[in-house]
Amino acid sequence: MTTKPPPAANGAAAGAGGGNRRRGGRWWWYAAVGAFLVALLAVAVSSRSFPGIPSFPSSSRGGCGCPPARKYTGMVEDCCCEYETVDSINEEVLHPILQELVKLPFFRYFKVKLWCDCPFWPDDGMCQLRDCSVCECPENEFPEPFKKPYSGLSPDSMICQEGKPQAAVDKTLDSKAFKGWVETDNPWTADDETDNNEMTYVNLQLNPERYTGYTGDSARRIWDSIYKENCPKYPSEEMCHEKKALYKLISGLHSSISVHIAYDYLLDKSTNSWGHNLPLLYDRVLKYPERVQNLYFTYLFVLRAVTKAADYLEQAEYNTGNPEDDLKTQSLVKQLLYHPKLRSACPKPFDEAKLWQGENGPELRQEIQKQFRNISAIMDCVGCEKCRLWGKLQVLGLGTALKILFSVDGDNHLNQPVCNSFPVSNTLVICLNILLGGQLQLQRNEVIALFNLLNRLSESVKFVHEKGSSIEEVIKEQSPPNVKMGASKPNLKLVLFLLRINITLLLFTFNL
Ligand SMILES: Cc1cc2nc3c(=O)[nH]c(=O)nc-3n(C[C@H](O)[C@H](O)[C@H](O)COP(=O)(O)OP(=O)(O)OC[C@H]3O[C@@H](n4cnc5c(N)ncnc54)[C@H](O)[C@@H]3O)c2cc1C
Repeated sequence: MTTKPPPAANGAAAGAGGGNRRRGGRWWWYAAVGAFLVALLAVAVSSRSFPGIPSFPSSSRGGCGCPPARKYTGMVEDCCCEYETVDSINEEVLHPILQELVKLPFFRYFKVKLWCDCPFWPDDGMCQLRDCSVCECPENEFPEPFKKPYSGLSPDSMICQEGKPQAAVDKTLDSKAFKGWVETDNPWTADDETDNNEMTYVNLQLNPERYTGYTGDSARRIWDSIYKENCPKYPSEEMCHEKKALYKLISGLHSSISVHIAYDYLLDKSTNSWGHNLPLLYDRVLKYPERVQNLYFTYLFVLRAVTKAADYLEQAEYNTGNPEDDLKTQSLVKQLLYHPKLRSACPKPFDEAKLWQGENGPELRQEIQKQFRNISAIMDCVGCEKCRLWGKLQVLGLGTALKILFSVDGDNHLNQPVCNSFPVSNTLVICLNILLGGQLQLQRNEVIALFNLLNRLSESVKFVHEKGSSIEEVIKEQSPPNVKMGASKPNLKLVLFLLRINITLLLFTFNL
């Protein structure tokens, strides 16, 4: 007689035998699923790819998987200087000197025509803050020498001698680069700077570039018109260097304006408290590496113009009627121009000789010059006074840099066809340059704009460098209503969820 094992024992035996086999199978299954989830977890943790935040190339990651301390390395595109060098010369040399320089009377007062009708469309500007109006200087405030007519050559006394033997350049005539401030038009800009009647002086220190509340359709229309009609974003590598350079200059300036809005922002209207708006900095600039790159490009371009004009700027008269201030200005300008660190670390920040080399160089230059003049004219359409002031100043600064790099020195840019094709006033500038030995002639206001622009760019580079290298901190400081950072939460949730499943599986597998 065979006795059946009791069901319980049978069950137990079966449980012991078959169960062992089944648990063995499950063990492998759990292990496989566990390994898969661990791998997923590792990927999730290591990438932490928050949408919208540029991920760092693996080669530049720190060994611990932390974000690298620096995001931008190597040569600034189309320039001759590295990001690290730019940051160090900016912080050690340029930024401190420029900060002092722009506070001195010579660089503090800017002549500007603020009341111009927009030549392109009816003025529809709206500013949200009262703060966006500009305080003009009373007559007795700005320097006395600024009120007098220039001592330099008047353009009216110059007759274009082009095509005649006497137009030949004699560089031995006068080795002095600076011959007094002149009143000549800039071929790159639209404003007639010689029209003193409509000009007013503004104390830039009293009108800082910062958040004004100027936004919406009016602001958008200006930027759209600039980008779409006058300096389209280069669609591919096929675009020529020159057009690409124009786009980058404007984009770099746009980045700098956004950085200043973020740097000095009205955080709380009710208490009138101002401070940094890091989410805005991230959203408008840091999030787009190209915008940061263009900022560095514009900075180096303007720096190159300043150093190229070193002889002229060194000899220029920084006369405001206060000898102490004027000596200080002269000395700081020299320190900036000939600082050994700048000269050795970044001797030629940008190589302008590479441009206009093709056979259609002169035509291309005319086309780009016309586009830039248009951009300069669009500044009259900026519907907020303070933004218009800084827009005009910075575009004049860029126009001055373009004039220094491309309109003088005779290095293949002063050829006759170009001279002939300019409008009368611009022909005069070119001819003036030829008569003056191909030497540079600048207006006082152009030099003021040039240095103030360089200072603005230098401030932007510094702020971006400080905040860009601690991008994690920026992300943490972002407040949810302002920035679409919700994407980071699901990611963290996913990590926690996977972790919980893994732990449960392990506990279950080992019967703990
Ligand atoms: C000349 C000028 C000066 C201004 N000055 C001030 C000021 O001092 N204070 C102030 O509060 N506001 C100022 N504004 C307004 C300010 O620039 C913005 O237009 C406004 O804050 C609205 O910003 P936004 O987010 O709509 O984008 P915007 O900055 O208006 O940008 C419009 C579009 O341009 C593109 N874009 C943005 N940045 C770049 C870039 N760096 N390179 C390429 N493309 C880009 C993007 O597609 C973006 O959507 C100024 C505007 C102009 C035209």
